[in-house]
Amino acid sequence: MATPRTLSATTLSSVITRTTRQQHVARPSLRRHLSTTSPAATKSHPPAPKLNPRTQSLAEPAYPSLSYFPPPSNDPHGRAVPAPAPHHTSLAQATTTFTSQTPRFLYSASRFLQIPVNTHTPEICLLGRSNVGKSTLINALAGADAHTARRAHGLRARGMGLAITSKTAGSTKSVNAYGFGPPTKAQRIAALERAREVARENAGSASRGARRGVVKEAPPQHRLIMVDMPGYGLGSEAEWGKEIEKYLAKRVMLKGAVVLVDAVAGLKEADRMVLEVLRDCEVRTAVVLTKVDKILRETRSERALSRLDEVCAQVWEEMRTVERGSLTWLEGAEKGWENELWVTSAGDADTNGEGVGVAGARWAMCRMAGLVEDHRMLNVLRNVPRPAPKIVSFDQLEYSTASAQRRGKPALVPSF
Ligand SMILES: Nc1nc2c(ncn2[C@@H]2O[C@H](COP(=O)(O)OP(=O)(O)OP(=O)(O)O)[C@@H](O)[C@H]2O)c(=O)[nH]1
Ligand SMILES: [Mg+2]
Repeated sequence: MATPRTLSATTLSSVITRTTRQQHVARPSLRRHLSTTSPAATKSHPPAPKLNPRTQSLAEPAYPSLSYFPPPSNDPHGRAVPAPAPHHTSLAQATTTFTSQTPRFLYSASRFLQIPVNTHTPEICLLGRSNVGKSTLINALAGADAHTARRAHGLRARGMGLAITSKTAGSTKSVNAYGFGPPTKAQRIAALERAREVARENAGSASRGARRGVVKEAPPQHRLIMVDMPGYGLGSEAEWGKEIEKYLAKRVMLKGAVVLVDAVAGLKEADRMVLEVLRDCEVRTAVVLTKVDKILRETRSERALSRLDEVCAQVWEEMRTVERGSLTWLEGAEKGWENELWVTSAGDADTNGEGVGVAGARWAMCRMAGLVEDHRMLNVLRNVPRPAPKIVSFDQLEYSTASAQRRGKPALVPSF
């Protein structure tokens, strides 16, 4: 069982209903990297898979991942660095997790105590201001066709495992969970062991009262649970904040939170306060920028071109400021924040598919949940040029001893 996390005086409920306006200073842009993923370019890709695309799930994802690392400290222009893409098999693994079977709508809870117990399936929650695109991203992660997802509402959407989206802020009014992929063998074994433990505890407890205290849990049905939260800001209610805060502090299987930031609007004060709550609850946090298509469409405007670079810089600056208030919520640490920023346009009406950057976002979430490994640094190290081996003449070689060979030494070694 995970130890309960502590909360600071900053409460999410105080964040709710607050809206601020911020002034931004133009910075150098990420034009070169983004130009490879403009809406025109994405239109040439095949359409994204519909729900349950069993045959497509192992194929290389249609869109590359799109993420950025902070600029090196010696870069005079302070430009964000495009991160190396994860290996395509790793991306495919993440895509399979989300799209191999139709996602299932699990529950909708307006109070923390209504949320079913989960001790086996990793959970990732999506947080962000209302209308930032949380529900839209959930649907895109599932590989749902953007138009179908936009049209689906109520029971129809629920039946398809889709989140309900709307132009009106505050459309998601409770904590909604969606199950993705089949459970792993390890999850099933852990659940069986837990069930046996519960049975033993029940057999050992003399009174019915004690037996009732033992929590029963359904066997795991999914590999990953994504939790769509109500948004904060416009159209939200203070009560939601309190319940979300309890969830962040107490949920045992919460492996990470994704804070969505509107790439056009930038990071607002409410987002900063949410980052502080995540810091105090020691929840691993990644930031995803949404609606990047709106920036890409305005490519003629210099101001628009510099916008993404500016938002990235603002987010990193904010994360570092928030980090200073803690000794444990550190950049890159297991319970800290990720300096890699994921850029998406999951709800782009112009791309008749999943939009830009969704494959990468899937991978980032699977990595936080511990379902895929990040081999990128290993690949970088493998590609580092090594010094050429020193050439020795044949006369300078001698046989190494048998015991040295057993320890892994080559049979022939230089005699000097
Ligand atoms: N252009 C564009 N529009 C988007 C994108 N993502 C979402 N939208 C639109 O933004 C609106 C709000 O999207 P939702 O997914 O409902 O936002 P939300 O964060 O779930 O909002 P709440 O439930 O109110 O908190 C919808 O009209 C979406 O179509 C995007 O990447 N690009
Ligand atoms: Mg929503």
